[in-house]
Amino acid sequence: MNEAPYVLVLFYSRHGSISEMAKHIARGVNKITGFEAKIRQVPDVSATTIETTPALPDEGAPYCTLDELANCSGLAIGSPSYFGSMAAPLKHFIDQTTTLWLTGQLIDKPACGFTSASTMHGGQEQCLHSMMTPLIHHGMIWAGLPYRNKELINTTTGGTPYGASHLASSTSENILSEDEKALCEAQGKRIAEISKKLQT
Ligand SMILES: Cc1cc2nc3c(=O)[nH]c(=O)nc-3n(C[C@H](O)[C@H](O)[C@H](O)COP(=O)(O)O)c2cc1C
Repeated sequence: MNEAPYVLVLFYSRHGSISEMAKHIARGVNKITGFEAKIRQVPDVSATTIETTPALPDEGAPYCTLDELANCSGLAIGSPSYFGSMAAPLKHFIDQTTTLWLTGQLIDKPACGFTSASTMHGGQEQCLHSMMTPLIHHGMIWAGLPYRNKELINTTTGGTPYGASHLASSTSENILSEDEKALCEAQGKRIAEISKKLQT
């Protein structure tokens, strides 16, 4: 039986804010009839050596397989901003996708990004760009957030035209602002809508 078309919501999150954003993005994806969100995370990496991880994480979404990436109709990819770039575990996962690149399995599929950082100008936009770069090498089509989403103009927290973002703080306990939630949902909805249009 063929699986229903899905948008892969793929992320790394150490303290939970990206994981929280992923849920709102998935909510947006699931609003588009005939499409569903598949939420997956990537495992952490060891600082000193190659370490094997259990097949299932202790908590949260299952770990993503390369097949799940290859078979998606669209991709939403999320990482905390670490020094203005994506976090190493996500980059490590992407660096294992050479077979998909060689066989062109992601060509012409839409992709978008989401990120979180703990300071207002702490590298959110750079981090989104860092995720966009390898996906463009894969032939994917980057879909940001258009300014018809009024929250982009009014937000005093996160939100960029390059992709959804969250302004985290040490006391926020991963609580997204209403603008951030709306933009995550809009991002998920848009990537599913574009995936659907590209399938017909
Ligand atoms: C190694 C490391 C580097 C970070 N670099 C930045 C940074 O450059 N700018 C910033 O604003 N926050 C930075 N942060 C904070 C995280 O981006 C922020 O706490 C984010 O919300 C974490 O996401 P998570 O809760 O999904 O793990 C850094 C955190 C770590 C652990």
